[in-house]
Order: sequence, then C-alpha cells, then structure tokens
Amino acid sequence: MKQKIAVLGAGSWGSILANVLVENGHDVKLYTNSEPQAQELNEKHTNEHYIHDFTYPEALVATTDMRDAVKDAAAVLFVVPTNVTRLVAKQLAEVLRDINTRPLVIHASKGLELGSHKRISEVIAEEIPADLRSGLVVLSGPSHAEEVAKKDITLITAASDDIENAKTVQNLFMNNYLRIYTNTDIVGVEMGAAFKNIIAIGAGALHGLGYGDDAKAALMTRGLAEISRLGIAFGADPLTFIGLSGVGDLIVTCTSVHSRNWRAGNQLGQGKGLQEVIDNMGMVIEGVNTCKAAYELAEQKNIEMPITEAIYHVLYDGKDIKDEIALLMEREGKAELD
Ligand SMILES: NC(=O)C1=CN([C@@H]2O[C@H](COP(=O)(O)OP(=O)(O)OC[C@H]3O[C@@H](n4cnc5c(N)ncnc54)[C@H](OP(=O)(O)O)[C@@H]3O)[C@@H](O)[C@H]2O)C=CC1
Ligand SMILES: O=C(CO)COP(=O)(O)O
Repeated sequence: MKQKIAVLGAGSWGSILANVLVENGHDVKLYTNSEPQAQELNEKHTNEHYIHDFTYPEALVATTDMRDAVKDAAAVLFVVPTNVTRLVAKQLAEVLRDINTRPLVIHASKGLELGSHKRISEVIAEEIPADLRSGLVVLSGPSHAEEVAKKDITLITAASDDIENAKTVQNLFMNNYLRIYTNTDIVGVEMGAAFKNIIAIGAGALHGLGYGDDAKAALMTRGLAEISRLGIAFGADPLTFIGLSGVGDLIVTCTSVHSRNWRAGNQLGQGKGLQEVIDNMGMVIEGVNTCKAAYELAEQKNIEMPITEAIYHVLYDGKDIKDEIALLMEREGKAELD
C-alpha cells in the first residue's frame, strides 16, 4: 500500500533510502537543511556531493520545511549523523506537537551519542515521547549507499521491541535487491552497527600501512570479540553479533573502499593527520566519535577492549599507529574464548 514517508537527512544514505522508498511506490519527502541541496535534488535530480553520477526519480521531492515533509506521514526515517540526532529529534518533536500526525519513527544511523553514550534509539525516545509516535524501529546492516544505488544485492535488519513494527518496516523497504530481516534485539543491532565503525578505521589503517590479509582477519575477529563483550554487558543477545548487523556489517565496513571509516583509517595509515582526513572526507566518519564513547564506556564497565583503546590513542592522543600495533602484539598470551 502506498504510504507517505518523510526522510530526514539527505546525505548519501538518506537520499538512497529515499530513492528505494520511491521505487517501492511510496510518496516520499526528503528533508534537508540546505536550500541549494533541495534545489539540486528537485531541479537536476542529483545529489552530486554525496552520490556521484546518480539520477533520482522525479517523484522524489526534497524540502527544507520539516513540517511539510512530516505532515500526514505514516513513517519518519532519521538518517542524519549521530551528533545531530538529538537536535533533529527535538525539531521533529516540536513539529509533531503542532500537528495530528503520529508516525512510526525509524532510524538508520550508526553511532553512540558523545557524552551520554546513549544509543540513537534512546536519544530519539527521549526527545520524541511515545505519545508523539506510533513506534520506534532501527534499520541497520551491511549496506553502502553506493551499492544500493546500483541495485546491488543488500540484506539488512529492521529491529524493534515490537515485532509488528519491525515487520511494517520490512514491508516498506523490501524489494528484489534490498532484503530485510526482522529482529527484536535493538541493543545488539545498534551496538554492532556503532562499534564496527571503530574497527573499520583500524582495518583501513592496516591497509594504509601495508599489512596483509592475516592481520586484517585478525583485527576483524578480535574486534568482533570486543564489540560483543561490550554489547552483551549492555544486554545485547550474543547471537545478534553473528548476524547482519554484527559480523555482516563488520565485514563490509572493514573491506569496502566505499566505507568512509575504512577510507579514513587508510589515510591515517598512510600518514595523514586526523583533521586533514575529516576535512577531506566531506561526509560523516562516525567511528571517530564512537571510538571515544566506546572507550569511555569500556572504562566505566571495566571491559577489556584493547583494539578500541589502541585506536582511541591514535585518534585522540596522537599516538603512532605502529607503536600501538606493537603494544597490542606484546600483550600477554590469552585464552581465545575468555
Ligand atoms: N553512507 C552509507 O552508505 C551508510 C550510512 N549509514 C549511517 O547513516 C548516517 C548518515 O550517514 P551518511 O548519509 O553516510 O552521511 P552523510 O555525511 O553522507 O550525510 C549526512 C547528511 O545529514 C545532513 N545533516 C547534518 N546536520 C543536519 C541537520 N541538523 N539537519 C538536517 N540534516 C543534517 C548533512 O548535511 P551537511 O553535509 O550539509 O552537514 C548531510 O546531508 C550515519 O550514521 C551513517 O553511519 C548507515 C548505512 C549506510
Ligand atoms: O554502515 C555502513 C556500511 O554498512 C557505512 O559505513 P561507512 O559509514 O564507513 O561508509
């Protein structure tokens, strides 16, 4: 059934998910806070800064008016960087208080809020109380906008406490190139999604430094061990970490040249400074902030996360990557399953 859906955030992932929804027959309004970007999308049907050489359907309408985007929408999809989620959620709550619409709120971002260490669904739930929405769903998994734009095959997860809401999202997004699975473990899905970005920075750095496949497999495997350790301490289902939003997303982000986190790590490995890397990317590198949040959480919970700690020291203390790798290798021998 055709639904009106608002997408908040017109970067690479937001604009391509909006494109999927239009292709699935929905009536989509894409909200951006940039007038020139809305104009480019509506007149040229391109979004060149974020997705090169791609033409969006004419039916996709971009707007800078959040109220216009959200009014009468059955669902609102957040796809903004984690660090602005609270701000945009506050803006949405204000709009919803003013109108009768009570949409299903979905988010597709991957990170933890700096300072509070909260998951994105927690931030949204705080700012948009239950009486202003009809449910909350997380959409996450191994997916690069560049590949979904080409209709390459992609499988991701819709997670919600309420399985019926997860199924609603499954039906909205699923088609012959994008397959959606449901899950009720929001904590595991959001934590897997957030923490894999940290490990992807490490994988890129190994590549930039010229390390081989053994080192990359080691980083991913031991990275998954520490991601799971932290997630389980917050109540995640261990099985979620061997699913799409766990090992699936870890693999794609640690091996794909599309990944902004991998590319950032690769440039760090080649000797560039962090600020230069951030300035040149022009898109969000979520793993940088999430690394700080995970490092602090691990300290608070007294959880061993040596790879995250090493990456934190490189990003925030200006430590040399090779010295950090040497320290990791000099650690005392461990049992694999501890
Ligand atoms: N790219 C991908 O393939 C995937 C990304 N994700 C996740 O999706 C989220 C978004 O990523 P992605 O699309 O890549 O990021 P981008 O950097 O490509 O786009 C983010 C967009 O949000 C906009 N934005 C920033 N602040 C605001 C605001 N206050 N109000 C409205 N819009 C705002 C940005 O505008 P401006 O640039 O002008 O600041 C930009 O257009 C991240 O959490 C990421 O991890 C998840 C899966 C796949
Ligand atoms: O989440 C993603 C892949 O699933 C996108 O990763 P990047 O943000 O590193 O591009």
